[in-house]
Amino acid sequence: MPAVTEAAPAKLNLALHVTGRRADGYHLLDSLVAFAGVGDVVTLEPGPLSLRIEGPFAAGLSCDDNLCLRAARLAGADAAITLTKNLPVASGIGGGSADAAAVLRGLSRMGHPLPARAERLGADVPVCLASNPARMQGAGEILTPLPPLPAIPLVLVNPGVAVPTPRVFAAMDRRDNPALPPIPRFAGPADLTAWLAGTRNDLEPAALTIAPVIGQVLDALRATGAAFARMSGSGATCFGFYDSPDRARIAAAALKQHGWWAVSRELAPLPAPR
Ligand SMILES: C[C@](O)(CO)[C@H](O)COP(=O)(O)OP(=O)(O)OC[C@H]1O[C@@H](n2ccc(N)nc2=O)[C@H](O)[C@@H]1O
Ligand SMILES: Nc1ncnc2c1ncn2[C@@H]1O[C@H](COP(=O)(O)OP(=O)(O)OP(=O)(O)O)[C@@H](O)[C@H]1O
Repeated sequence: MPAVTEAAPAKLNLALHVTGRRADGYHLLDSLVAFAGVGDVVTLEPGPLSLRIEGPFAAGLSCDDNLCLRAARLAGADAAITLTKNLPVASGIGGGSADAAAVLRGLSRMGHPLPARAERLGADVPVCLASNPARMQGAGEILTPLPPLPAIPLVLVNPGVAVPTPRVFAAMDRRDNPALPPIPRFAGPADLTAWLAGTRNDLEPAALTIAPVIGQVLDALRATGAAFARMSGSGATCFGFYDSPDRARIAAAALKQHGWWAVSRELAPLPAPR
């Protein structure tokens, strides 16, 4: 059987409202989730279970207890896995969840059924399995697929500070915030931006107390002409929308001058490459 390659695109919480807390401590979310045309890549080959990690962010990760191996174990399958780690680790764009979901998709192409309760690997794994725009509720397991979003030029920026998700949830002041307003069908970028202006990322204030540099990243995105800027997930990665791909490219180059990771891409790209 030939090797199977799966893209693991970065997840973006365009809006993320925290609406309550379950008895087990997990938070209730209401989030508009989208995916960007940048991500990790997972390759699976037949063989005993193993993991090799390469790519620009490989050094930040251990092969022990990696989500790729946990995903294969949950599926009860063996494979020689290679992970190309292009996304910063612990950065709010779902890297580990996207990798786990990519392993599960790859294994299913190799004949191993998707396991039940993939959310046990991480709250973001269910939404990353489809890697399509969705409204995400519950603790992450209730998904409503959405039509494609407008293809907006965007920049992702990460200042190189790992922000552990549990610390951000623990630092929140208010956990009973209002749900998202109804999600309309967005005719174009201006519609989506206007709708987002009436929403929030409820984790942003808490993440700012842990990593104040996030405030500098948001200011810098706006200073480079972003029409809209927000943090994704529990941070520290932030995204900005731009009027044209050229403006996004120029902004990404300027943001890299701070020593930050920055890429210009499009929201809602064509289906993830294989
Ligand atoms: C913040 C988000 O990225 C938004 O998409 C996700 O909710 C987090 O997804 P994730 O990193 O896959 O999360 P997990 O690995 O399942 O959980 C990490 C930690 O985040 C907290 N957590 C996560 C999800 C959730 N709905 N409520 C929580 O309180 C818990 O402390 C948990 O121990
Ligand atoms: N393949 C993986 N990629 C990234 N992190 C992994 C992986 N496997 C295990 N981890 C661990 O999971 C932790 C969370 O990493 P991840 O990059 O998924 O966070 P995140 O981007 O904040 O995700 P989210 O947006 O889902 O909260 C890291 O601290 C890391 O040690």
